[in-house]
Amino acid sequence: MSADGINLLKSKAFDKSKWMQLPRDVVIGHDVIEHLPAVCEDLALGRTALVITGTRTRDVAGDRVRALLAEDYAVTTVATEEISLETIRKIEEIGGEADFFVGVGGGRVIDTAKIASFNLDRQFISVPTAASHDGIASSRASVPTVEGNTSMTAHPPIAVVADTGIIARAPHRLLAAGCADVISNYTAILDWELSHRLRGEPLSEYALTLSRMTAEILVKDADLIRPQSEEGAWIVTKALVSSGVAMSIAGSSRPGSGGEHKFSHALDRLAPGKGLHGEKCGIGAIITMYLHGGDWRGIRQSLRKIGAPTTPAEIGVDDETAVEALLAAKTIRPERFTILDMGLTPESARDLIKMLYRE
Ligand SMILES: NC(=O)C1=CN([C@@H]2O[C@H](COP(=O)(O)OP(=O)(O)OC[C@H]3O[C@@H](n4cnc5c(N)ncnc54)[C@H](O)[C@@H]3O)[C@@H](O)[C@H]2O)C=CC1
Ligand SMILES: O=C(CO)COP(=O)(O)O
Ligand SMILES: [Zn+2]
Repeated sequence: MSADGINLLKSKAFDKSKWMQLPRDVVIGHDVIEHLPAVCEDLALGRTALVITGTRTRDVAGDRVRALLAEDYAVTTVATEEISLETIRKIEEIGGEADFFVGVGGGRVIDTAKIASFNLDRQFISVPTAASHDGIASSRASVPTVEGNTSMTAHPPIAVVADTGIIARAPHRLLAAGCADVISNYTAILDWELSHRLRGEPLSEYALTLSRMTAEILVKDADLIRPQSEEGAWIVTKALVSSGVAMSIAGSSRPGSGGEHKFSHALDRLAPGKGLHGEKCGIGAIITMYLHGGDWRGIRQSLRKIGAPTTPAEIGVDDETAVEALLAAKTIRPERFTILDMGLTPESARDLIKMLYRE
């Protein structure tokens, strides 16, 4: 090898290494829940399963999953609606003997299954009952702690089994929230680029481009995303998987979570139980797109088109609380630099919330 070649190999670029984990099987479509036993068989995960589901989603799909698996596996089911370090610890106790986990429900159930299985070094299968969040296939788990919402390192599901028949029958509000979570990729990326320019934070161009492209395709197909439409469920579910893969490539939630997510997490604390995760992120994205000098009306128009809320009032949050959340955003994960960490004042925060109601 030439001296130039050796120098090149010794250069910093070649010192880099990266470990990306991605799902192995992704099965999306009508009635695919019936294929779950075949997926488990294909992956040879063992004979004992712990099914984690929600108190509501148990009827929707949890019981069906249990029945399907019970033919060939020893199955234990646990139902939980909340996610906390305490719940995760309890699930780990219950699941200590299980060979693999199956999470059947919304984002909180899937994140609970994801982190508990990761802590126990077992595989898990993601069975979303709604296309409401992009954690369906991601390697991160979002867990509320006393310091605020924490994005924890976990692993991606070994398989995703997303039945578009089930997802299409879920309330449209959940689907619209999933769209808003993906639309907020636009601003998450702008924040990432800002942090790269201002703070030297490393960027992953592949993750960034995949994340933006996912939002663009979703917006292009917005007319097809209608209540109870299985085609709409299919489009959104694919986008959520793609967005989750972008996070796995980046090894962080950066491609899908910027200032708009910090605003959403601040609201989780200041107005608990009001609005869905994606709904809050969508509202936050209008604000941060405005601050970035981008097409905030375009973001708002896309959210309206798919039926997602665009003002705090629509999710039952009063404007003063929304102002407080904007100001508190910088206290959530301060290491994640975004446009909301740049010195917002109470006056400017008030103006930003007022702007949301402008025609
Ligand atoms: N790990 C990651 O990368 C990500 C994690 N998240 C997390 O996911 C959570 C948000 O997920 P969501 O699904 O919005 O919230 P969620 O899990 O609270 O679900 C919202 C509600 O929808 C109900 N639901 C689900 N499927 C249903 C169906 N088919 N029919 C009727 N009701 C149904 C649930 O029971 C729940 O009451 C947050 O904790 C957020 O931080 C969000 C994005 C990415
Ligand atoms: O919600 C997410 C991406 O949509 C995950 O982001 P967080 O890291 O903010 O929890
Ligand atoms: Zn999100």
